[in-house]
Amino acid sequence: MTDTTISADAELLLQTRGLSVHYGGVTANADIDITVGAGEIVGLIGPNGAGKTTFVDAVTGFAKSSGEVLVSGQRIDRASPHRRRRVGMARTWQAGELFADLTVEQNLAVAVQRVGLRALVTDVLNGSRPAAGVVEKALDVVGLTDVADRRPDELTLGQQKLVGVARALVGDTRLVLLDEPAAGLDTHESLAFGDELRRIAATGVGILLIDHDMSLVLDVCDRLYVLDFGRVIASGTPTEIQDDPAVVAAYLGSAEVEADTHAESANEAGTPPTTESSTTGTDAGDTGGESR
Ligand SMILES: Nc1ncnc2c1ncn2[C@@H]1O[C@H](COP(=O)(O)OP(=O)(O)OP(=O)(O)O)[C@@H](O)[C@H]1O
Repeated sequence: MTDTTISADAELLLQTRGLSVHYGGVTANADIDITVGAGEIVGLIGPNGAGKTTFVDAVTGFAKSSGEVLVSGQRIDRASPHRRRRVGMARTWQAGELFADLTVEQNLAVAVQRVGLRALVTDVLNGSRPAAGVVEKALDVVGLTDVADRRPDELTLGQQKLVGVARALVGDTRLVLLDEPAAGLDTHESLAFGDELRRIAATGVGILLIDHDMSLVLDVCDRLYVLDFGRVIASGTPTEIQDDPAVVAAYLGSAEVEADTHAESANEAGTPPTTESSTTGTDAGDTGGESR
């Protein structure tokens, strides 16, 4: 496996060491070591059920875990989800619906309140970061200032997805964990969404990106980790990942085994092997769920 580390000059925002999660007899995460640096987009991919959402749950305090979670060098693995939010880490949820009756701005304001009224009051009393500016700043980062007073149904799907990201960015978020933020976007929208993620990362925010859209993930990520059955089976740059036999095997799963079996029996019978297994690692994400 490639030794995947952030570039030497990037500030380390997230580090997990031996992170494990067990649900009864199921090992959903096993000894996961992952890093995300400031300004980086790091992908976390794997077939359905590989443990991606569990990892985000564990890092953000929504799943009981063992091992270490450090944000900006600070151990947070025993802290409540609320306290973890206060160290500048936020997440999105797979079903991240917006409030339909609220404007974009109001959707973000609700998220500010979730960060904690006490925190906001403290900030105001300290004369730092006025609460009113927090929403505007998040809207600006994702390029949605012009639609701040619109309701979600007046936005494109891509813009709605960005509101979900902006909600996670309100406050002093430096590290954001995005769980399938581009689900449902078509190729064109997904490309534009990827451009926005790059813009967000360029502000110094570290992004952990989970998505089944392989073209988005391979295009936008600096580095990737691949999970299978709760373990990291590969890590590296998008190019390295695509060429990794373990990754191709994990995604193709039984389909590849079946194809190999066909080839072997065809050879034994003295006939040429079939060419059914021509799927590449690049588009294997679409088939990941079916191989289980
Ligand atoms: N709350 C839970 N209780 C019991 N088992 C769980 C729970 N959450 C997840 N699991 C199991 O843990 C494993 C990892 O699931 P997880 O949802 O993290 O995978 P995933 O990679 O995010 O999948 P997907 O791509 O389908 O979202 C699966 O076997 C799943 O059934």
